[in-house]
Amino acid sequence: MPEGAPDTVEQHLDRVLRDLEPLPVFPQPLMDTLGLACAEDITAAVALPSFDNSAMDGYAVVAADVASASDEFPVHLPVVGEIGAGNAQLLALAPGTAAKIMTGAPVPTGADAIVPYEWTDRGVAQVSIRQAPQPGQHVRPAGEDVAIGDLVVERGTVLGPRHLGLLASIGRATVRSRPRPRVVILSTGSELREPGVPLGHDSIYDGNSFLLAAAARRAGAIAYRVGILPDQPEAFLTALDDQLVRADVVVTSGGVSQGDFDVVKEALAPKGVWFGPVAMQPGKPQGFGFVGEDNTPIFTLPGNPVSSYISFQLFVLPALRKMMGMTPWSRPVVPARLTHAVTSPPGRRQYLRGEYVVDGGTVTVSPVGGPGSHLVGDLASSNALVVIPEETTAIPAGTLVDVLPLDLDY
Ligand SMILES: Nc1nc2c(c(=O)[nH]1)N[C@H]1C(S)=C(S)[C@@H](COP(=O)(O)OP(=O)(O)OC[C@H]3O[C@@H](n4cnc5c(N)ncnc54)[C@H](O)[C@@H]3O)O[C@H]1N2
Ligand code: MOO
Repeated sequence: MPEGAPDTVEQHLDRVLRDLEPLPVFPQPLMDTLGLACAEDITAAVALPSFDNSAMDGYAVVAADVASASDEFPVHLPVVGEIGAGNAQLLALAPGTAAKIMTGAPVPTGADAIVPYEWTDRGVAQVSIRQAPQPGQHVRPAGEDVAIGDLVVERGTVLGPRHLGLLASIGRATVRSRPRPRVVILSTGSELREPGVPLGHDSIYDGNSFLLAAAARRAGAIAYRVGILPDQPEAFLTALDDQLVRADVVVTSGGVSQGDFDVVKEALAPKGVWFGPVAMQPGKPQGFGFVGEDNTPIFTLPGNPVSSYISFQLFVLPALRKMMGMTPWSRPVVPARLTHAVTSPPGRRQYLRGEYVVDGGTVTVSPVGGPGSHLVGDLASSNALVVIPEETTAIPAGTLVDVLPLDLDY
């Protein structure tokens, strides 16, 4: 069947994103939210510190009682008790007395300074103090860091280790966020073998399912890499059906172009999945639709490894980010100066592999390898894609071009 006019990258991205909804928000255990977008404004229910506490191991005192202390004329005070962190029975201190106190322990009412052990004889019944603290010295006041009601994490923040530390510190065990999408990855191709087994004369290793599963995981999703499927539509549909129960998204590789064994297209076109060309290279043959009872989105990516990876970056990644409530959905394009001239065939937006270098104020990109969509060695040596517009056929060295850096966190 003749193919229609190709869609633009933007048209296909719109097809993918328009009916995809963010996953529903629910409270998740704190550690599970690392790297997820917080879906609520979080205010502190607990102040930090939550009570006045000691910054030093030493003695809680009334500063005025020891103001005259010096090496020559130490001040002696009776020690009336000991206050440990998590073991504080002494709640108030009378003037003219001292209490041993440990770092983090609550400062008793009446005391207003801490004398570190180093300024004393570490006495047990009575202490000799050789140096005077200022009023308030070595006391960490309640609310100094965070007050009750402070907005500590804003909705939309992508949670990192420091946010999790703070949220735990204010007593949050869960955070409302969108879950990681579960992405099932299916590789099709009778030529494929699992790494680790011997190859035949006409077989190759299945690199794509690892490439795609790793990219999905890097995007914050949960990736299920399903074994290799042969070029048989029935077997493909059975495997797909088995997997749908654990999929928020399905990604397939291979079997979508014009071949005699294009299994994915053959199996899914009758089910209403869209297949067609997109004016890009690599990645021309694309497919997208919804399958199964739950209308699970399915991306059918081309089998050439570079095509698969670039298709993931351009279409699957924004979809996963939308589902996770993360913005921006698509990787931002940045300008960089091209170090070598490049050429490109007209009619398709070309994504060349490149090495992107930021050196002080200078940002350059050098082409890595050729345009072939089978060049996985070059793909692994690159860290960016150089975007060459559809109608541009040659770009001289030194031109500012659009670049998609690949190793950013988004
Ligand atoms: N007559 C035409 N032939 C082709 C066209 C076309 O328009 N007319 N388009 C070409 C383009 S562009 C691409 S891209 C590929 C896409 O083909 P498929 O998606 O059907 O992929 P396959 O044929 O299954 O495989 C293509 C290539 O990639 C290798 N491959 C597949 N799966 C994996 C994997 N999991 N790991 C590593 N390598 C994989 C496969 O062995 C093939 O070499 O079609 C062109 N043909
Ligand atoms: O579009 Mo294919 O992905 O050019 O090799």
